[in-house]
Amino acid sequence: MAILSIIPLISYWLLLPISFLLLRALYRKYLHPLRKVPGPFLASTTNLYRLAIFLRGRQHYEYHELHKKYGPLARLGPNTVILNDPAHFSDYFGWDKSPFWRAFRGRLTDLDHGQIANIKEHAVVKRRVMGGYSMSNIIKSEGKVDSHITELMQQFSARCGTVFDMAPWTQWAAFDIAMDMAFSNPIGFVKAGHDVNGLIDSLHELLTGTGIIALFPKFVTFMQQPWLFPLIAPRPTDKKGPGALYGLAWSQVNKRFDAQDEEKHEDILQWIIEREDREGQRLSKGVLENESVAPVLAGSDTSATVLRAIILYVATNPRVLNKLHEEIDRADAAGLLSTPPKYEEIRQHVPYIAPIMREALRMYTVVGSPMPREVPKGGASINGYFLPGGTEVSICHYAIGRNTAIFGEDADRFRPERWTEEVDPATRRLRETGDVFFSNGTMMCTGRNVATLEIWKIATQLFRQFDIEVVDPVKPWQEKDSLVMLVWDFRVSLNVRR
Ligand code: HEM
Repeated sequence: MAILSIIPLISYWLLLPISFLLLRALYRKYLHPLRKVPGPFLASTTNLYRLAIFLRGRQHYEYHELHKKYGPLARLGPNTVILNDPAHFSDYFGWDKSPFWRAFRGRLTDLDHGQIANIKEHAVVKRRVMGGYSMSNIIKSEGKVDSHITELMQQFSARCGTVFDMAPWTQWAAFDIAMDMAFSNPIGFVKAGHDVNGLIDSLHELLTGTGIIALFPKFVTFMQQPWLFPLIAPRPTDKKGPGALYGLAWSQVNKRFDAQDEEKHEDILQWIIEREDREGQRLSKGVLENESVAPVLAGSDTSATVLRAIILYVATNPRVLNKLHEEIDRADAAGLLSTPPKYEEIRQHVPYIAPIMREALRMYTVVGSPMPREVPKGGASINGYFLPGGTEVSICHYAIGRNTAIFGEDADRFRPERWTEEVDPATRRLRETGDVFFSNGTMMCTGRNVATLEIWKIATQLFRQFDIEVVDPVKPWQEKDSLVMLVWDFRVSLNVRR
């Protein structure tokens, strides 16, 4: 009776949407083509489930738990599943990016290669820029990386014997290197010793906001209406956020594109400008503007995160640390390492750093976002379930890295030798398939050479020059998984080794 007396109080405009949402939730749970895919009840009925996971800032741990509970294919949203089965990774890497990624566009036209969702169109633009990122080019700017490393080591030397937060220093170094490698206009965060103009913080804030709206592609489509988007899009005159970054990068594009600039630059922007594709076409100025900031947006937080992971795992693992020190000291005694060491010297004389980096990438997630792709028209059969065309399929790097079916029972152990030891061909193949941490296929990370060069060099010089004590190895830092991993309060103490 009480309920009946309340109903008239609820006006129709409220009752109708509530009934709609309820019926839609029931449809999604019991009639939707994905209804048989196991997963939490809420996940199948609403995208708010994923939003709640995102907001808690521990998404990779939660996705890992989800796989433990529901298996290698679990339902993550009404139209979204998450996959952790290496048998289907090659399908996944061949699909278009899902509409989730539209939210990350700073402009609606002249998209850079990373923003193009369609895998065929993506490949066309990527072919034109890829040469700019070749190791033979990247190595030409090694001198720039060296000067940033020298600056970083000087800052560390000045802090020896004190306890300080290592997290921002890795961040600042990664941003300085990325901006210098990208368009030769670094801000000098390491030299300043702080986040100049709050640029990095403002980028992170925007990233968190974008991570939220990306979960609602229809809302993004509305926001990106041609009449609305210019009002909210970043501008190169902005003092903070991506707009400020655009300002720094686009001034370089303008100078070089119009050939006002006689200076010979060694950076990704220049190599892309000079590169002609097979048809002899060059990229338009608009595309170049977007391409110019891509290495900074995609290559700074990522590199900083893997660097921190290497520092943590090596510094707290005496066996690995001793082995790395032995290689470095042997090469040093023979006078084979410059200061900072050259990439080629490390490759030849400190080969242990390569599996250390791979293992750190496996153990600690660099990309927290579940990287959604879209099942093509016609659908796909995955793990005995039929996923209709348009289904969003994600993968979680952390869950894959810790998957014992791929990496063995000791998947939770930091053991770089897993990448180099003799194993039977099937095990080797499985581990290589599971090595998704730079992604795979056409959309694989464009900047992996840059990342490898800078991370090998910084890590080798750091462990060569300093003994590193992690103040709290049990809870080494505070972290928030916000598409990229945000880390702070990574307290360490350094002492000079040599
Ligand atoms: C250890 C550090 C890094 C890791 C783990 C990493 C990982 C990744 C991953 C997983 C993707 C997504 C590919 C996909 O959508 O499937 C990606 C894309 C990309 N990364 Fe990296 N990345 C790193 C550093 C860098 C650096 C230093 C740069 C540039 C200098 C860079 C530039 C890019 C670009 C441009 C893309 C878009 C690729 C495409 O869509 O074709 N990344 N990266």
